[in-house]
Amino acid sequence: MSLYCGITRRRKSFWCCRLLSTYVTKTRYLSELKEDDDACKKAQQTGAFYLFHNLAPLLQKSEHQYLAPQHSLLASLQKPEMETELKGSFIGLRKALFQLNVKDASLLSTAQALLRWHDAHQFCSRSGQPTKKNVAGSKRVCPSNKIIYYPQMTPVVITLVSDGTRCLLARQSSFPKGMYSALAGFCDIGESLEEAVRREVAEEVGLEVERLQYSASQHWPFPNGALMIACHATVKPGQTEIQMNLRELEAAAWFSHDEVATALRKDNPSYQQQNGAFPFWLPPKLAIAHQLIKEWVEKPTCSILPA
Ligand SMILES: NC(=O)c1ccc[n+]([C@@H]2O[C@H](COP(=O)([O-])OP(=O)(O)OC[C@H]3O[C@@H](n4cnc5c(N)ncnc54)[C@H](O)[C@@H]3O)[C@@H](O)[C@H]2O)c1
Ligand SMILES: [Mg+2]
Repeated sequence: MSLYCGITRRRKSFWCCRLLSTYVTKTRYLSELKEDDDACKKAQQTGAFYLFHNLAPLLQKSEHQYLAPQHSLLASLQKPEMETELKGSFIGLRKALFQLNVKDASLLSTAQALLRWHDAHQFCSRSGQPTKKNVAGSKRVCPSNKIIYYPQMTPVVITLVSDGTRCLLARQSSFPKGMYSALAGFCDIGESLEEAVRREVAEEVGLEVERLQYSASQHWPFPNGALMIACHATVKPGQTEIQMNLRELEAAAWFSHDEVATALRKDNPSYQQQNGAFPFWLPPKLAIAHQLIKEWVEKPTCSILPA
């Protein structure tokens, strides 16, 4: 779809005709749907929907993956009838996420985070009155005092610490057995990204970050929807002795380039105990921790920046 835009400059006004890119057109349409209830209702007539029950999406199992079928507006059915009719079942996202394609995983994570936010913001925290959702679900309004509530995300930093030749990986007791990851932690209110990285690394492993470099970010649906902000960091030379915080971590250690590269090549990690121990493995491809570790393996010096 093409659009024409009008541009007005001071004193001299003129019209320019420019074909907007598909991305810009789509973005503006979505933005309009957030604000215009009538336009949104109209779009719903022809829209495609994912179905959820108690925050679990309706999925179909196919070999080693899950498919997330989309549906047009449906008549209201009970859960068992819905599952029979649509040849699928409502499955927890935690179980299915890594067996979905990237597009479905991303859309389902966003949808679930939004549904969870609406569920937790049914009432105005000022007046105690029920809040009302707009048609798009992009905000809730308190009818008595007009306060608008927008969906929120929690920022979390995730940092792959390196000493130049090795990288530091850790595990919490809640992780699947044998899995190690980069250090992660919730940002405190008022903190910058850099401050949060420095504090988390100091808190969890007792080390001081010297330099850090932003890598990428990702929406992460667990436990309640977070914005994961991923960084590489180096510690001060000669200061590599780990002082682990036992309240947060079960284990933390330096790993060589070879050890990490070998673990990264294992597509299907073994969760089975071997000789009384669980083999070392890394987070799955979809997790930003995996991308950070892969970046480091491909370019171990990526976190070493000029001073
Ligand atoms: N996508 C990935 O690759 C990846 C990898 C590792 C961790 N993670 C995610 O990072 C998140 C944070 O990691 P962590 O658990 O080590 O954090 P953390 O080190 O900050 O420790 C968690 C503790 O911090 C406190 N806390 C402070 N602010 C909080 C908030 N807003 N919400 C919840 N708890 C808060 C609580 O006491 C909680 O027990 C986890 O939820 C995990 O799912 C994602
Ligand atoms: Mg942590």
